[in-house]
Amino acid sequence: MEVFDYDDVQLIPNKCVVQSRSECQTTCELGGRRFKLPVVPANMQTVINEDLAVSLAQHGYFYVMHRFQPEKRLGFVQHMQQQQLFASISVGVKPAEYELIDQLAQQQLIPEYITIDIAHGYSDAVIDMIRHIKKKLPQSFLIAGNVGTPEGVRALENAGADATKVGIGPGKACITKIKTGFGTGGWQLAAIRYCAKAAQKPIVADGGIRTDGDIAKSLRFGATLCMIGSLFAGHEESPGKKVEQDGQQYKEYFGSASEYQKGAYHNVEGKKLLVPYKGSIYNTLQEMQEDLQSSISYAGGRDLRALKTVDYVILKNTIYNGD
Ligand SMILES: NC(=O)C1=CN([C@@H]2O[C@H](COP(=O)(O)OP(=O)(O)OC[C@H]3O[C@@H](n4cnc5c(N)ncnc54)[C@H](OP(=O)(O)O)[C@@H]3O)[C@@H](O)[C@H]2O)C=CC1
Ligand SMILES: Nc1nc2c(ncn2[C@@H]2O[C@H](COP(=O)(O)O)[C@@H](O)[C@H]2O)c(=O)[nH]1
Repeated sequence: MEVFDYDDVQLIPNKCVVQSRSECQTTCELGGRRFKLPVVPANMQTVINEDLAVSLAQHGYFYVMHRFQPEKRLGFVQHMQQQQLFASISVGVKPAEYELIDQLAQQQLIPEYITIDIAHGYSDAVIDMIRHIKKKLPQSFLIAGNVGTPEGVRALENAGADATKVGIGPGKACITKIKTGFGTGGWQLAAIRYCAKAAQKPIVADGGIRTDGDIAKSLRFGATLCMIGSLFAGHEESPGKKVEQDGQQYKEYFGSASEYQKGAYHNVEGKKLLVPYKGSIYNTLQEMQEDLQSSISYAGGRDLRALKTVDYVILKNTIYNGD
């Protein structure tokens, strides 16, 4: 298998078929809904909260609410659906999560999207939870992860997942690679390609996106959607704490497996960092849209499909295998 990451690859332009980049469509379909962009802010406590979830849904963007205030999820689904907005929640795999699914089913509160959010998703724990959700809430569109191999993708799809999330350790707040020696950190783009070849259903590329061009590259190598943390954590609407250092403004961004999230230093695989403050998230989303429209025009098309087949070169290889 060829290993490479986002920085190692450049896409090759085709003849342009539009008069203006504004003609290029960046919308993507997932679970029967169409969204403005193939990106979603990560389901992390410093990236998304209820207010931002409402606002993103109202503005036509996909969102996934985090699972770190577990007791609020039932009310959250109710709140979203009362406003005629889609509900998209995260769950884990512990016994209390089974109770939540049972309660939602009993009350006929059916989230339009559920994401199983676990570090090591190629596991019986996730397969059992997929089966439980599909039995109790069959109408919910179910994203399951995270995995990093084709075998993982197939196992979760075969259990009933409607999409799988790929990425073990490429995140900016991640220290999994250092702490465990495992993961797709450093070769996330190749892992997307490797997993997408095996997938029958959509793939979510999770972690490692550092520039808007990386979104186009993810789609080229088989992703339907990109989950992004650090690039979305620095906004006015982001829930992380705003801090000032040496006259510059920042926002706190911490890993979901960090001691800041867990409240204790056990099984820590995440860290805290500061990301530059960037104003409104909607300016960033607008810039992402414009950049992706440009990507589509370079691909020689009018919509995201054009990106899926463009040629590419591997410029260099940043993976030295320990040399
Ligand atoms: N994408 C990524 O690379 C990573 C993401 N994360 C994020 O951190 C958060 C916490 O994740 P997670 O710890 O899975 O969630 P939980 O703390 O909810 O743990 C879920 C269950 O899986 C078990 N578990 C966790 N890691 C492993 C493992 N490596 N092997 C076997 N069992 C395991 C836990 O038990 P026990 O704790 O007792 O082992 C627990 O029973 C999530 O939001 C996740 O997305 C974390 C690390 C990597
Ligand atoms: N290994 C860890 N990964 C984590 C942790 N918290 C979140 N994440 C993953 O990172 C992405 C976001 O990545 P980014 O590069 O866009 O910042 C997120 O969606 C999770 O999959 C963690 O504590 N450890």
